[in-house]
Amino acid sequence: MYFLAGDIGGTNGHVALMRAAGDGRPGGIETLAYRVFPCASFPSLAALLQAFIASEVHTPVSRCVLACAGQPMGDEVVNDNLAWPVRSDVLRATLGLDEVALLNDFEALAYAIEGPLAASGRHLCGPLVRGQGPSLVVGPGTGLGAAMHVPGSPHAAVFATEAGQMDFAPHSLRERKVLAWLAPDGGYVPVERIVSGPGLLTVYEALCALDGEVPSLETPRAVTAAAAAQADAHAVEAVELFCAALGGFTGNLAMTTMPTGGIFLAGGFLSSMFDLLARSAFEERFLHGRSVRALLAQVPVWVTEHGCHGVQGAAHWYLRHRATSDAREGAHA
Ligand SMILES: Nc1ncnc2c1ncn2[C@@H]1O[C@H](COP(=O)(O)OP(=O)(O)OP(=O)(O)O)[C@@H](O)[C@H]1O
Repeated sequence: MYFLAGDIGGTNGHVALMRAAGDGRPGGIETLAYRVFPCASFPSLAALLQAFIASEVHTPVSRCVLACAGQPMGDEVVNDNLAWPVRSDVLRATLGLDEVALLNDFEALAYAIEGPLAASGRHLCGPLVRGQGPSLVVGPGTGLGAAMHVPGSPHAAVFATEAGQMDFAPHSLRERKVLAWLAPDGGYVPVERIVSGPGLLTVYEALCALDGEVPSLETPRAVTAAAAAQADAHAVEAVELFCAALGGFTGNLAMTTMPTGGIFLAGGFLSSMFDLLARSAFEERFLHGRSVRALLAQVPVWVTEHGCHGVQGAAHWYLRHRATSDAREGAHA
């Protein structure tokens, strides 16, 4: 069976043509074509998918699975970061497909833990070997995603989250000042306002404003580049604060899930700033302190390329989901 698999974020749309062979285990899914598109270049998700179909698909395809930033609710994906509204019923009608299945993008990445994702990362901290417990995928991109993978029989269980929408918990006095700059009258500041690509730029702008300077850098990429080159003191501090906040957030998730199976840091740009992350306060903030430190020190953390793991995880989820629905229908027949 041929089908389309997409990993659709706020900035990039990864799309693949897949073929299912055998029973749909990760090893039984073949990626026949794969491309990444900038979402902002297309007026709709249907137009983006049509561009892929026109250039890469030369065989009839009637099924599609889309891992999208946000949470599917009925036919719709609920998310503030996507470039356009995403509705499976509209996509089905516009593209003439029989089925468009939706899941969360980090849920898909968590399914990819059973594929090459788990073996492909660079070790950041903690033990070198994975334990038997749950695993997490966590990743800043346009937003901040996270999902949990719990091993089990006959299948692991995967849990999507909206952890990036949790309240930002400042640690240092400087972080408290950034928080106050973001919300001068108090109120809700989700952690993804700080721990994401746009968040990194926001932190840089906040630090400049707190020191009475006019920001000169205009994109998150320019901030990490200036920090790597030690060319701008506020960029260096912004990256340091970003990495520390990512460490604190990831440690908070680890305290609630005890992921001795490991944490895989993903997202579109983290692997490109690995050296900055490795030199930062990430690990110190991840470990927190007091008695929990000894527990969190048992958790291995890797940084992985986001790449095509999202579409592969989405394909894996889709085939398992279809097998389960087919078995249920068979039992009721
Ligand atoms: N080298 C870099 N340093 C810092 N930020 C970067 C870098 N490259 C890209 N970004 C920022 O990362 C964000 C895009 O992240 P990503 O590539 O993960 O996109 P996405 O998959 O669409 O995101 P999401 O899944 O969170 O919606 C943009 O805000 C972009 O400006």
